[in-house]
Amino acid sequence: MQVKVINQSKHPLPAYQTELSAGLDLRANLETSVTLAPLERKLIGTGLYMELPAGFEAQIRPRSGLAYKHGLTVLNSPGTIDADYRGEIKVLLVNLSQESFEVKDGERIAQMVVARHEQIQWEEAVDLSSTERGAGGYGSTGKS
Ligand SMILES: O=c1ccn([C@H]2C[C@H](O)[C@@H](COP(=O)(O)OP(=O)(O)OP(=O)(O)O)O2)c(=O)[nH]1
Ligand SMILES: [Mg+2]
Repeated sequence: MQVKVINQSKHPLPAYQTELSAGLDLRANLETSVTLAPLERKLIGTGLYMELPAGFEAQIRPRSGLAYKHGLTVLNSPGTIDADYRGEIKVLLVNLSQESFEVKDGERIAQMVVARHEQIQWEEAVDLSSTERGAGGYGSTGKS
């Protein structure tokens, strides 16, 4: 599927790193490095603007390597990019480690997965069909 994009960053367009990757790695587009102190959050620009087709969204997700090695994650994970959004794609990073982390220009800080989604119409009702699960949740299964 082709997706219109404007690349105002200094970096190449995000790419799939392997043949069947689901996510495109997003690079920080910075004038100077940004430091995230422990528990600090910052919105990091990518310099990318895109036009997704109707019925698609993009999800901004953490990279597991950064999360594991440095406690760096996407605070609003998965971030949602709406198909009608025309602003810059940004990544809301948070540092959950006890050490400061320096985000450098061009660093791959998150990944973006494009996915189909539905928009629904509500059908208001007074009751719902009964199921074995019913209202059970939060660890309800497997108890005798
Ligand atoms: O990680 C993110 C999340 C969102 N956005 C952009 C695209 C999205 O379409 C828009 C709005 O996002 P969201 O709906 O999550 O934010 P909101 O707090 O509900 O703001 P709004 O009232 O503008 O919808 O912000 C990003 O660039 N990165
Ligand atoms: Mg919103």
